[in-house]
Amino acid sequence: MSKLRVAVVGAKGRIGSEAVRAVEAADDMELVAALGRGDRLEALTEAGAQVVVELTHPDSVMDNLEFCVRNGIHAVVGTTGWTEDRLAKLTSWLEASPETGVLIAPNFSIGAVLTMTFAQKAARFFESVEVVELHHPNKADAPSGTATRTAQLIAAARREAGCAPQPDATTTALEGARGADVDGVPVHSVRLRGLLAHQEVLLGDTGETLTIRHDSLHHSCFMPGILLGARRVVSTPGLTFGLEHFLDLD
Ligand SMILES: NC(=O)C1=CN([C@@H]2O[C@H](COP(=O)(O)OP(=O)(O)OC[C@H]3O[C@@H](n4cnc5c(N)ncnc54)[C@H](OP(=O)(O)O)[C@@H]3O)[C@@H](O)[C@H]2O)C=CC1
Ligand SMILES: O=C(O)C1=N[C@H](C(=O)O)C[C@H](O)C1
Repeated sequence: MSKLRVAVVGAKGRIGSEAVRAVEAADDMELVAALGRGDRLEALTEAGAQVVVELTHPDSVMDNLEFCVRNGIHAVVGTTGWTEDRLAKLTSWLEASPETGVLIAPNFSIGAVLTMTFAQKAARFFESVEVVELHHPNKADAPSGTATRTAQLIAAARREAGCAPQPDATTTALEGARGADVDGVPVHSVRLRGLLAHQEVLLGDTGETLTIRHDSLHHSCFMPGILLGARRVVSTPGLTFGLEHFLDLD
């Protein structure tokens, strides 16, 4: 059987360099290009890439994806910074290239995907819920893509269950003291040398709290998700948001 022709864009970065090694080590894949900043995107078509693994920066991801989709190259995207506007733009490119698939995964690690799933399940049973994400200080953005997605999923679950807005009688003397408001869920971002990527979902009700915590201790935790995404995206046209759609979590 022929090998899947995979390219990595952002190949010199923290996660990109690990992805290069993972693709090279996968028996069913061939690494056909590894691009860094300043490299020509045309190298992707010249190399005959079937799938691009995009791990760059929120400022770069849209141009890279526009090139991929317009050239019928599937993409597995870990880069953060997704807004409704950006998703709408990407969807319009995909409509013009109906056989192309793009997976955007706020987080490729199984533990983080499960954290989001568990939080979504628990959300309606507790009056209060807050998200704390903790990352290394070189991270591009805040809040993290994972925390944003987690808060959105929690908020959607609470809306669906008819939960009242959570109580908060605090008067904040200093802007930011209560974190960022993501769909009514407070999200707090910690940046600390020594950390990699961590998240806690704190849920509370009368007389009890539940904490769901996940720790990414090495970038290797993202690799099985990236490889799975590359294998599956080639037969999944259109936009898939979240690795959970490629996992059997039931
Ligand atoms: N979904 C997930 O599971 C994960 C997602 N991420 C996300 O992935 C992204 C990258 O993270 P991380 O590896 O830590 O960041 P790094 O800064 O370590 O790596 C990003 C790399 O991309 C390069 N780059 C930037 N723009 C381009 C471009 N246009 N073409 C090619 N290369 C480019 C950068 O070059 P230069 O250094 O010159 O700027 C850098 O080498 C972030 O958005 C992060 O949040 C990270 C981990 C897991
Ligand atoms: O920048 C990182 O490191 C990470 N980014 C992603 C995010 O913003 O959620 C995934 C993970 O948290 C690591």
